[in-house]
Amino acid sequence: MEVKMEVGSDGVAVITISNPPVNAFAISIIASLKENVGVAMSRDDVKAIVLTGKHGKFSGGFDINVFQKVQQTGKLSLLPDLSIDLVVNRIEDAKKPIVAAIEGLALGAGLEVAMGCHARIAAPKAQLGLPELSLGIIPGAGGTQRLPRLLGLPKAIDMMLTSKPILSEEGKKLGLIDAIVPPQELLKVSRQWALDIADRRRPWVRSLHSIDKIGSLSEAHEIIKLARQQAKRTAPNLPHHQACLDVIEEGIVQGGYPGVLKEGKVFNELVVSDNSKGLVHVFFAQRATSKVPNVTDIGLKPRAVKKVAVIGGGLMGSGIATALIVSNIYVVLKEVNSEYLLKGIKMVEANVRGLVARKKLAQSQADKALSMIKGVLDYSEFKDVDMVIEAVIENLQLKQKIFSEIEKACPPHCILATNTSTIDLSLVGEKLRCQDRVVGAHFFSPAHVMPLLEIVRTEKTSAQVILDLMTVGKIIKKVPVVVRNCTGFAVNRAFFPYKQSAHILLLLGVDLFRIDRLIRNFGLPMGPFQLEDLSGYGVAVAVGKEFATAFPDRSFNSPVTDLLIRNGRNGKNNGKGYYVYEKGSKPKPDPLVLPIIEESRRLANLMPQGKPISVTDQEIVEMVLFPVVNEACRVLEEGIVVRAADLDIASVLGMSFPSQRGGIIFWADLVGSKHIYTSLKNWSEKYGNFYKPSRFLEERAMNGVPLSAPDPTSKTTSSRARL
Ligand SMILES: C[C@H](O)CC(=O)SCCNC(=O)CCNC(=O)[C@H](O)C(C)(C)COP(=O)(O)OP(=O)(O)OC[C@H]1O[C@@H](n2cnc3c(N)ncnc32)[C@H](O)[C@@H]1OP(=O)(O)O
Repeated sequence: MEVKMEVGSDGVAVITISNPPVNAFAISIIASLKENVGVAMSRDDVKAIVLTGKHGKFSGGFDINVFQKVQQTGKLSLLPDLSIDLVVNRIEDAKKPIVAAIEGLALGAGLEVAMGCHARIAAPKAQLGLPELSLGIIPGAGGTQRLPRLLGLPKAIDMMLTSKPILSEEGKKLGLIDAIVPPQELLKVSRQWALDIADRRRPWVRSLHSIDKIGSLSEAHEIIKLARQQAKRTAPNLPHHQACLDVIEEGIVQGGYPGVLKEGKVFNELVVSDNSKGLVHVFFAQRATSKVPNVTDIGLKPRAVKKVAVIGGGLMGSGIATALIVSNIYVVLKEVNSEYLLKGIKMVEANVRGLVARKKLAQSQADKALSMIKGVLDYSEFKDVDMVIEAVIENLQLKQKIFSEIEKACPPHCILATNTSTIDLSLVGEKLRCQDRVVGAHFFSPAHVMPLLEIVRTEKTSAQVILDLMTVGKIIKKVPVVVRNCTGFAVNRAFFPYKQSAHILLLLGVDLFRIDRLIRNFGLPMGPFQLEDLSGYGVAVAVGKEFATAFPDRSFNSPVTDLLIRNGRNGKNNGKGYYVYEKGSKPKPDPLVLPIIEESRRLANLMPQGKPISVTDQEIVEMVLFPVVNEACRVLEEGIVVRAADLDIASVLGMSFPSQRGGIIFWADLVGSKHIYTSLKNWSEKYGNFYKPSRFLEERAMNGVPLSAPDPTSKTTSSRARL
């Protein structure tokens, strides 16, 4: 980690940041950068400066580890003065011109420092962006002020609010970048550019003072007003989106420098907010999933997976095939007859068309993807596949038969994966000779869209196979989380009480639409009843039975879904569930469902003295989610996941648990295990075993240890050692 300065005979000082892998602005980098700029200013042989990054990258922004330290300690004093001291005073207001030479990426503070420079020269395809909002903060080194001044308000707001980067080519068109040159010429051109500014052959631009892209005050107000309305719709639970717009507006009304000052104040408030804590945790947790002890740290190299066979062209199989072909992996899709095969291929085509319609895929990529799939009815094409993913119905005998057939049909290196979501993996591969090649590839529906891939290992799955599947997962743009085998694996197991706890509340007399609304306000995209409508009641009943068999001591058998089915309702599938579904309009609460609910309440007879219980909004959210935390504790205790943060990521990506809450365990730790334990204990005394706190939760609560803390004496650690 270092900042180096070299002064050439042309009088240009090249200052190079090096902090692999992304040249993050760590505290010492910022200090050293300030010092080097200071030295360059004072040296008589330096006429101009070029600022650049080593290893083909400018900078990935401020060191996010520092935010975590600030959040853990509450010490804002750990944050260095980047915005005023470095970017305004030492760079933008410098007496000698400074040019940013950008290769690879300039994100967050990386781009903000570059925008403080007097010109920006970039290599082709460099990523430029201000992704701070995805961390629950706003840009904090002048980005909220300089980006609108360089790009105009609409594009700058869009880039900040979506956190999406643009490429240098677009940056050049819009005015963020002054010139694009091949990487090998980047330094040469930047040096000359800096000298040209020094000699007044090119403009010396201080972007904080530019106004030509801002437009009139009334236009600016109108653009910001529209952005506010849109942010209210798209990010209702993320107040920092509104805060970002407030800060941008301050700069428009009061001027760039007052805008920078307000930015700094709001930045400091946001960095210690719970939302930022959650999002920063998710940033690191997501990256930690790719570190699996005894798999990724033992020197294995992933083998290439070029051709995959998918067995079953139903909803899951066609989704998985889609995910593979759009990432350039050749697929053979096998079905039992030509009618089903045609259906499967048609579904893949529709999936690909959908991606094009949503602008996730260019038409040319779509055409290429569709040329990479072949439908088959037998195993002859399986002789050279690198992996098989079986995605047929959940029937153990059928899966066992398929696995013994593919063991014979596939080459000896081939990975044998199943997409089962419930069946015990050891049973699926029980009769095989090569059980080390058997692994679970649990995709979430729709498989070509949902980002999570649970990789399920048995005691026998080899490390190489796990590594290969993790690599395929990344190639197809999933986040692979390696878990151990159990009913429901990590996500469905931890969340099985979610629907049941909502049903108990309903049967205790709480309005179902209130429950859904409160869970939406908490940040999930929909409440448990709307989710049940969406997944279909058949799935709910089948999955409920699996869990009732596996965990009879804590499963609640609700009469509601059966009664709904008997009354001709099947959720979104037939347009009638808890909500009414009509084409082209949002789901509406259906008052006709209420007599069915009343009947269920009579049958269940849970309400004390036959009267609805009285609960606050907060209690409702807790009564739905604390049982999930309780089961998640068992998942941790049994070592199903490598680390607690993996369950956080799995809950965010698999269940859409709000990322700003940091995932199920991170949120639980913020709430406090003691409160969760006491509440569950209290409800278990009133309403039964469903709420009984797990031993893990009880121990952690009693000892004041966070649920996420690794415990060296626990079963989790010993099973981790086995993994
Ligand atoms: C004051 C300012 O306004 C505030 C800021 O600047 S906040 C920071 C803004 N910048 C960002 O949000 C960018 C965050 N980083 C990224 O999006 C991606 O890492 C990237 C696009 C730069 C690179 O992606 P990719 O090549 O896939 O590598 P990725 O695995 O994500 O990161 C590589 C390593 O760099 C680390 N890293 C990336 N950016 C980092 C950062 N800004 N700070 C600290 N560590 C960072 C990652 O944690 C990871 O570490 P690991 O290997 O130990 O797990």
